[in-house]
Amino acid sequence: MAEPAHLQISPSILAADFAHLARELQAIETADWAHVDVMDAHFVPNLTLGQPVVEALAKVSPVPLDCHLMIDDPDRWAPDYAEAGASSVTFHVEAVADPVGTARAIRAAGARSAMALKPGTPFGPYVDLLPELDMVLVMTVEPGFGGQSFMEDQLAKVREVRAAVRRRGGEIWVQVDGGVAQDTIGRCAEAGADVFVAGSAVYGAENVAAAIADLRRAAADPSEV
Ligand SMILES: O=C(CO)[C@H](O)[C@H](O)COP(=O)(O)O
Ligand SMILES: [Fe+2]
Repeated sequence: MAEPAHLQISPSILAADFAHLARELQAIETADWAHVDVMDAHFVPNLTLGQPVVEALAKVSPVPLDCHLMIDDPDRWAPDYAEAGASSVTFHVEAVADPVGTARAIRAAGARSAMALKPGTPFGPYVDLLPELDMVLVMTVEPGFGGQSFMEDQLAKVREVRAAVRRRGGEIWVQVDGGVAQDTIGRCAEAGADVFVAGSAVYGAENVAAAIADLRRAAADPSEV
């Protein structure tokens, strides 16, 4: 079984109450990150929020912001999200023109750089980008909406990314996003993921703090659930 160095929970505020985001961020103070889904109605058929909102959230969030950019032309916009206060900025490889330049610009702006892969995008062609990255996001649903079913077939890609990271050395996190919940998180951890995005499984729970603790437990010891 894969043994990632640390297991981190990044609740997605896509499933939070958008009318009370400051309060919703306080509710996840025991998490490691707050996952912020930025959608532009072009790269994905949904529209959420942009830099001004990220800047406002960064000022009140008790945990660092993990910005997942589902937008066209991340080359132009990604560094601005780091400057707005995001501690991690993820661009989609399907949308980026210059992944090396964009990853370097994110780092230069003070954030961790990450690359996301849609379910239909193979990892193989991008393995040489690893030295430019702090994290690889393997999408376990089609990006665009929360509340979708976990795509089991993406676990093979998680294993492939984890194996490549091991081979090359260096500390690069492997994130999964989409349908991650109590019944799926263990298999993600076993495959080698170490950062877990969960929207509905956290904000849909009656007790948000308990949901985060349960996810942490299930990720650390899949045999318990
Ligand atoms: O990037 C996303 C969708 O594109 C969201 O982060 C993701 O779907 C989280 O929601 P859930 O845990 O409810 O599936
Ligand atoms: Fe996301």
